Amino acid sequence: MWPSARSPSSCRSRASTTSPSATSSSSGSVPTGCSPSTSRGRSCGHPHTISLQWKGVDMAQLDIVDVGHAYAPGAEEERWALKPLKLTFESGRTYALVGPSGCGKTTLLNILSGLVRPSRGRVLFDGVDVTPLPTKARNIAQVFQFPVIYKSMTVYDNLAFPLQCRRWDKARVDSKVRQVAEALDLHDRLKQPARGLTADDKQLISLGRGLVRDDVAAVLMDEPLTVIDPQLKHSLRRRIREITEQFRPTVIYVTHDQYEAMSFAQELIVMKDGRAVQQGTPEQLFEAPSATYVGYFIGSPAMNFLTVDRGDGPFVLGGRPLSFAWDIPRSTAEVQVGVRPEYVKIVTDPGPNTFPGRLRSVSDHGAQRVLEVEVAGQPVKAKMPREEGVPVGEEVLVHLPRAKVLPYADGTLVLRS
Ligand SMILES: Nc1ncnc2c1ncn2[C@@H]1O[C@H](COP(=O)(O)OP(=O)(O)OP(=O)(O)O)[C@@H](O)[C@H]1O
Repeated sequence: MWPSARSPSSCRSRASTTSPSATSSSSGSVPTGCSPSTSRGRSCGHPHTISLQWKGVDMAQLDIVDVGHAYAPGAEEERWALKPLKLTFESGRTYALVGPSGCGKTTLLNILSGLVRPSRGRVLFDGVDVTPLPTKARNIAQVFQFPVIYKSMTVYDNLAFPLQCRRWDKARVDSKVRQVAEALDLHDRLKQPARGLTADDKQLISLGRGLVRDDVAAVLMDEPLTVIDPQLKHSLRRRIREITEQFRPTVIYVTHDQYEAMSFAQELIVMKDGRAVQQGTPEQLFEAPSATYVGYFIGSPAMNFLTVDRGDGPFVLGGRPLSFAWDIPRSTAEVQVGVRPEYVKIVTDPGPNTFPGRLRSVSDHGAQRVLEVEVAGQPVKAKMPREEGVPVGEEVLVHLPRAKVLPYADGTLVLRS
């Protein structure tokens, strides 16, 4: 049963009504793990024993070690939804799992939460192996795509409920609820019944309930802004960011939206076909994508990749030399240079790494313009401030700054020698 269907009569009944196992995997409830009352020996209604509790009481480091998953038993590894991988989520940091639909983001999140038992590998919370533990025993908070709240309760009671279940004293509950409500801009609606709120505000409450507890191992969020009005997404992203900076939970956030991920998380993990292609800060992913895939996925417009030739001397683009010396094996089938549109310059004077091009289109991006130029038969985009104006005529010179051009051998970044 959905928790919004009725008010829970007690913390215990809530625990049973919000069981994730009773719901579909990614559209559901707010399972928050067993309360501390369980570890004190009181029944929480769950089938596992006290020795099967993860007893951490603070944000934890989460490690996945050689974890892989196949939904179809016996499938060859290449077809697994998640190929075996190793990742560390440090305590108190915010991470975003990003990638296109079907790349394995939710599978990985569900393995961390315990909704999916991996076919292989171990999940560690602060070094403790929690792989066999069900969701309820992992002491995590989850926020899903759709808001899950107790409609008949006030906003205040919805936020307070996870804390009351953990037998926090009244003054401590009150202080934490007001702190979280303030951060989420819900403070003037605390007395309102949740029933009449908009979907956005309901999702704010879901987020607040995920963030209100500071005794969880981690907060896991699966596309929490899906139902939010596009106009409000920006401010909500900012608020989530502010609140995570304030309370410093370990957050793992799933999204297919690179902009959402870049503006929210301290680190991103870019996924493709069940693999983590690159993990890094937004800056690292922007400045040095480890693969052309990441360069295409992160950034707007995507990174430019130009195929270059090599003779006996330097690499050439359209017959003109590039002033780079890269140690790239001869066996490489395709060598490309990657450069962000933000770093491509339209210049008036010829010089090193400057190539003749033909202006194909100009598009407006608010305060910036994107010029598409054809260089040696390949498209190159240049993103520039509006005030720089547009070149007159079709013939232009395109400069690729040495420090910003990266070499890729068969799709993978080659580190400079
Ligand atoms: N319960 C399931 N049974 C069988 N296959 C599944 C199941 N859940 C996911 N898959 C498959 O596993 C792969 C990874 O799916 P997953 O939902 O983890 O990807 P995702 O990146 O989260 O995608 P989306 O953004 O669309 O949710 C996909 O090929 C998907 O079809």
